[in-house]
Amino acid sequence: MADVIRGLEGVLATETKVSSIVGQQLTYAGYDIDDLTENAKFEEVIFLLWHFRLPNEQELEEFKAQLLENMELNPRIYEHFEDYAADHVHPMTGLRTSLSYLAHFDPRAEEFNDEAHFNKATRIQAKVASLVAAFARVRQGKEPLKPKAELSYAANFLYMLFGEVPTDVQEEAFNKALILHADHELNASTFTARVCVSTLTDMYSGVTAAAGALKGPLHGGANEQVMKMLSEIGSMENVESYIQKKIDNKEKIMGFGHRVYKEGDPRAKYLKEMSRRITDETGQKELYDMSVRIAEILEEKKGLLPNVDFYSATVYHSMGIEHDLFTPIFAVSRVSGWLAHILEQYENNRIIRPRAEYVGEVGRKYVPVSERK
Ligand SMILES: CC(=O)SCCNC(=O)CCNC(=O)[C@H](O)C(C)(C)COP(=O)(O)OP(=O)(O)OC[C@H]1O[C@@H](n2cnc3c(N)ncnc32)[C@H](O)[C@@H]1OP(=O)(O)O
Ligand SMILES: O=C([O-])CC(=O)C(=O)O
Repeated sequence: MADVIRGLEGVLATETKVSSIVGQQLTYAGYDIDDLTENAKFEEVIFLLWHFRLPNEQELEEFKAQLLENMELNPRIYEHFEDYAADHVHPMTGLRTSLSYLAHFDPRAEEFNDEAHFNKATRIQAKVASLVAAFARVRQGKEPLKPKAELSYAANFLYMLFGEVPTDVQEEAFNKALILHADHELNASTFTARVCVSTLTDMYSGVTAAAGALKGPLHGGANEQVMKMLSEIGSMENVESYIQKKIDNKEKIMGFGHRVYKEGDPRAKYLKEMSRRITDETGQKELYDMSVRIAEILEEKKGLLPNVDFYSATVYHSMGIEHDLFTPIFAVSRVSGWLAHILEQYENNRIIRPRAEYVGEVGRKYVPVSERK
């Protein structure tokens, strides 16, 4: 058998038209991420990822209306959230479970054809924002809110979370964050989604599995850990010693490094600038200064650069978002990419089933339990 490639580094496991990484350039269906981040609305990007083209005006209006009309949740989901809150369930665990639970209320969950897939994808994308916002409100003892017809997806999420319509500046920043997190070729959670649905299981199973993978601190869970690290450091004067200790102990520093980008993550510059602006506006500039100092030390001492999770942490923190909601918010965006890859996998499926090299014991004989030492 061929050599084992640890972590499947560099292995081409599928073809895709959804997104591509070439050097430091990330594109969604051929559009540079810079172009989309500067100009697009998240709804257009979702459409692009699912159809490999941008919508025309009418298609966009129709798609926005479909998202809006599917945002409402079955009230039984809120009852579940009360249980999760009472049990202090992490919101990412709650999201993983509730993505699965959504299928219980979808009478067309098992339908299997192209049209059904796109409609189901729309329902999932619509509801994921409501799930995260409602969970956050229920655990604060507040009523979940219904979306407002006149608001965009980004603005509706912030409205359903905070109970206030965001300012244009807040909406714009959050729209950019959603676009930047939407897809990333064959990252671990997307690969998980593709492996899962390659058995021709349903779409809810695919996004549930993917959410489980995103939750880990080596992937989407890193953004919450970045904020934990900044809180532990506390102030600028502790940065140097804290980071040096981590380096000496060979501990991972969250928000740094990347499997594919060795020269830097092209998304980080937007989040860095957003972090600079928003920490300044909210009187939390020290958090940004500490982040920049951490990045300088890690580049100098380890050649490590920030990934998408590093500056997003201070952006979300400064927007007043609770830290354990950072990864669920990543999921609100990334579900669009998972769904794009699931649609693509269904379109041209072959079960994903690689091999493993066996390195355990061989030739053993069964010994009755009474004779075992
Ligand atoms: C949205 C996202 O998923 S972005 C990634 C989010 N994850 C994180 O921020 C967690 C921290 N980062 C990491 O754990 C890693 O960099 C990963 C998981 C992102 C990539 O892992 P890999 O591709 O296996 O790392 P890679 O092979 O490039 O590592 C090379 C060396 O740098 C070290 N390294 C990589 N990242 C870090 C880090 N954040 N802190 C300290 N050392 C690191 C590795 O330990 C390894 O050292 P070694 O050669 O002495 O063993
Ligand atoms: O591609 C990866 O391995 C991780 C990543 O940056 C992402 O999922 O956005």
